[in-house]
Amino acid sequence: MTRDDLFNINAGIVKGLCEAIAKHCPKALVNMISNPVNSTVPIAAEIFKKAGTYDPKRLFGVTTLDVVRAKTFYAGKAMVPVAEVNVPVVGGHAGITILPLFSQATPKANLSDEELTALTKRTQDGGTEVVEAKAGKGSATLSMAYAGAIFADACLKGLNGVPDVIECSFVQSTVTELPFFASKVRLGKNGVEEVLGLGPLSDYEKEGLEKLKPELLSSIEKGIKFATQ
Ligand SMILES: NC(=O)C1=CN([C@@H]2O[C@H](COP(=O)(O)OP(=O)(O)OC[C@H]3O[C@@H](n4cnc5c(N)ncnc54)[C@H](O)[C@@H]3O)[C@@H](O)[C@H]2O)C=CC1
Ligand SMILES: O=C([O-])CC(=O)C(=O)O
Repeated sequence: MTRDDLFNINAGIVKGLCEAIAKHCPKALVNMISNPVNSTVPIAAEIFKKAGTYDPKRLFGVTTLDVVRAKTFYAGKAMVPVAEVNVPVVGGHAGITILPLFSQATPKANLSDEELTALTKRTQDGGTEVVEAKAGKGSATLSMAYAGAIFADACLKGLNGVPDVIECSFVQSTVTELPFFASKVRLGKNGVEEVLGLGPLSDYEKEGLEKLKPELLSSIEKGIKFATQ
């Protein structure tokens, strides 16, 4: 089962939950974990728009697990402590739409193009690997909980005025021509303080960025269509 196969079940669940959020806690920061995130975030935006409560600063697709995976796999290859690693992951949260920017990874490591390609693929397929291994018994439950906790904690730090809280997230965006996109986001008292740009990309990452756009756009449009029809 892919994240997209989950659309038929989860789109309706997300719609119902978002209608309830709009009614009962319209000012909440919404951290959307339910898949396919590339579609469920646009669904949520449309439901909130219908209810007159949409605030793009308060709606987040949780892509932290992609960052956790990118950091873990990079640390293993670069032989550096994972706690010291930083890797931005941009795009979306499914397959090739997940684009880890290993060219910006710190600490720097001298990895070959083949190694970087393998790390990218491993990060993109990490979720599917777990779903297939669990064979119908769910997904990456514990690592998702870990990633969700990191992101929720970052949102709370932002709300509490801690400066320079930055996490990657799938949000309404003008970083590319797509209406939603994951990139680094500065979190603050109102949710999104600033959506940060992509920074310099390697040729491989530039290629990955162009390749992911049609798939990501189609998932976004599928969500919007579901919520507006
Ligand atoms: N954004 C991310 O990084 C990740 C997202 N996910 C997504 O998180 C979601 C949950 O994954 P798992 O915990 O592995 O699935 P699961 O199948 O183990 O748990 C789903 C839970 O939702 C409950 N549920 C079903 N219908 C409901 C409804 N109408 N209202 C409220 N609750 C309902 C079920 O009873 C069950 O306890 C999935 O959409 C999965 O694809 C999973 C891993 C990572
Ligand atoms: O692939 C899935 O359905 C679960 C998921 O999002 C992940 O583990 O990243």
